Amino acid sequence: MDISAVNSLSYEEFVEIFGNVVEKCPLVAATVWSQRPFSSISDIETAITDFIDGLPNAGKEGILRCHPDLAGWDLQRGMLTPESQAEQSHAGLTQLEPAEAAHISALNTQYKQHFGFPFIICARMNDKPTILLQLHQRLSNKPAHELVRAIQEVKRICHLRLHGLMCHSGPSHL
Ligand SMILES: NC(=O)NC1=NC(=O)NC1=O
Repeated sequence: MDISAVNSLSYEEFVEIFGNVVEKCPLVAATVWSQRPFSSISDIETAITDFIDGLPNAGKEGILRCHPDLAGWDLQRGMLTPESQAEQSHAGLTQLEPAEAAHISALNTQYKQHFGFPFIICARMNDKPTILLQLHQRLSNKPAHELVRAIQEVKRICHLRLHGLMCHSGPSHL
């Protein structure tokens, strides 16, 4: 799908295609549609990251809370979005030993109780060992710093999802 095709999308089509580049936050795509025409995929990405950066901390925390846990409830019950399923599978989180699953679940719970949002990391840029190490290490971050850190990961996930959409043929109707 080339950028001129993107610029001719209705907002319904744009949200249908780009609505999950930030997990379960179609508002982001619905908002940045107004900024078309885009000059490139990175122009879209900049519009998205500017929107996120412009949110108050409560809004940033809201974005984080829309993310499923890694190897959590949604994964166990097959409720993950296709994007999240693929990302978590890529990091080896869909084939955890029971003890590993229990360990990550306990850390996720501890993290959420401490920060009030879920632990987020770009699964495609990590694997099981690095994810666990990051989860351990980031638990001791100050809340303000961890909010910045988590949003950084959301942007990395968004970057890969955007490029995945633009580099592959994209939906058949475009
Ligand atoms: N809590 C999370 O980190 N979730 C996720 N990371 C990804 O890369 N995809 C997700 O859904």
